[in-house]
Amino acid sequence: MSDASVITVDQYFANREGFINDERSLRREHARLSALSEAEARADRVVRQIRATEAQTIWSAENDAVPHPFPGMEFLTSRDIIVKTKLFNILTKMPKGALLHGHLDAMVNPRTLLKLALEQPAMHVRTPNTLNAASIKRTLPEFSPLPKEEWSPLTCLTHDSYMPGEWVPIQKARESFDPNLGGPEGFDNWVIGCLTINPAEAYVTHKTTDKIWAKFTSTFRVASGLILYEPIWYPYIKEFFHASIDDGISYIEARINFGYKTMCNAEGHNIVPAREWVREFGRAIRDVRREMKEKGREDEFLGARIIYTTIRRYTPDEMEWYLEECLALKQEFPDIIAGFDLVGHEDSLHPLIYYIPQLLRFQERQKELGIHVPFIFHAGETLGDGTPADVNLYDAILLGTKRIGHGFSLAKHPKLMQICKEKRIAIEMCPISNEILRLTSSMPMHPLPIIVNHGIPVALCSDDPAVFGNMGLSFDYFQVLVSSEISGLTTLGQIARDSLEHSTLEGEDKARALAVWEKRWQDFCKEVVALDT
Ligand SMILES: O=c1[nH]cnc2c1ncn2[C@@H]1O[C@H](CO)[C@@H](O)[C@H]1O
Repeated sequence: MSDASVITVDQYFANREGFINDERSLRREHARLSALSEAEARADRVVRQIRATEAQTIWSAENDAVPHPFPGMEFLTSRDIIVKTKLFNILTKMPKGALLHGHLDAMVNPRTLLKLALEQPAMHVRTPNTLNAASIKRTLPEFSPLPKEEWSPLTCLTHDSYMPGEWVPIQKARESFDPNLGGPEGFDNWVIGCLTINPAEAYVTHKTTDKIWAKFTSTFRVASGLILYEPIWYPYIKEFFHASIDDGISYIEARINFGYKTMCNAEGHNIVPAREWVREFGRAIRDVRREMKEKGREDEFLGARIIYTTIRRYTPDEMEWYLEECLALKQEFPDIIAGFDLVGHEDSLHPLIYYIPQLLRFQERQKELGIHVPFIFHAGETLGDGTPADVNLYDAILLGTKRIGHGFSLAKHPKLMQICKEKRIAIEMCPISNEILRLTSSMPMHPLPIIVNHGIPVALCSDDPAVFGNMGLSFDYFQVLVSSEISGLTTLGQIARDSLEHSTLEGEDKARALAVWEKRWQDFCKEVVALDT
């Protein structure tokens, strides 16, 4: 045995504290811990206290509806419990900073989307087979606005006389929906079920990543027929902004899928090109900013941008077309186009390496044109270890990605972790999305604490909240807060600050966004402290 000098118990504890603190100092919020305002320090303690209490009173208690509750458990099973907690209620008021990873076609509450569609006389619906009690569970509606001359005289989707493939006006289809299938309410529930993932699907019938992705992609097919229609597009985007503002989000970088190339105009003709989609997005930004200003709340919404996306399914030649379109949009709307990304199931579609010549050419073209469109790539949204989806992380970084979407498998890569930390490549982590899409069974198994403990910047994101039910960012913040003993309100504050810090905002715009957020943050901490007195 070595001749280690004997130390006292006090010395041991001092060493121990230093040792733990030394490792914790890697975390992004560490520097602030010694400089917290009084309100921040107290709010952090209040939140820890409430979390500890609710861990006992709520998450360890017998619950008839949920047999074995625990903090950070499956979101779809525990959502009803979460919304009743004091902790969640607090988080709904937290200023969240930026939402940096959300797919526009899954950002609005599906009931609100359906309501918008029911107001449109041109909107029609059809099914590929007859609907009955046996078939309704596996039948997807297809929606489309039709030109007036093609409006259908049919009135019922569920009548014996209905021939699969025939269009029926949506409002009529709803009113006349078979009472045996629930009547109009049954119609709503059927459509909503096709736009969302329910707990039985996520946790029983579609429990693998491949099966749940099949269900997941079907929700986008259904939604696209409703959203890609000019009279819906604009109010849809406004609704997204307003709901985000209500949840404390003050700036947004939304991913829009331009794969479809055109949407339907008011007359029901599918001819509206991407530049009009972007123009309308810009109009929604301006209008919501004006509305907020009129209410004296202009600091609560600083704007939004678009990350141009298309699906990683196309041939390299087709991809070149989309890359060129992205550059043209950037030239026309320099303040709105924020970056470029490829979306879709990484495990089954093309990896980044498939498009290297096109992606490099894209960068060269930017030099020629004197513009900058950063890559903001999805990468590593997988359970794979060395699979093409996992290896996407290397290509994303080599191609100079500004942030990484998901980066679920990043924790397996020591070198890449180091690079993300040094180069401040923020990870847009989407914990609830990852859990529902079956990359993790619950929050305690999610890699987010690994990334946070290494001091890599994280932006917390909701990904596709209309499909998952995690509207806003409060749910994702909640799941992170209850599944760590290290993380507290101060950690969440750092994540919110980092979302603005790693956005594509620059210069004065970024400084203003951070300053406004900081003020709101201090006010919020005071509100939390007031709960305790
Ligand atoms: O988490 C995700 N990873 C990759 N692709 C996604 C994710 N969420 C949505 N999409 C994809 O984005 C398109 C809609 O804008 C859809 O095609 C959907 O598959």
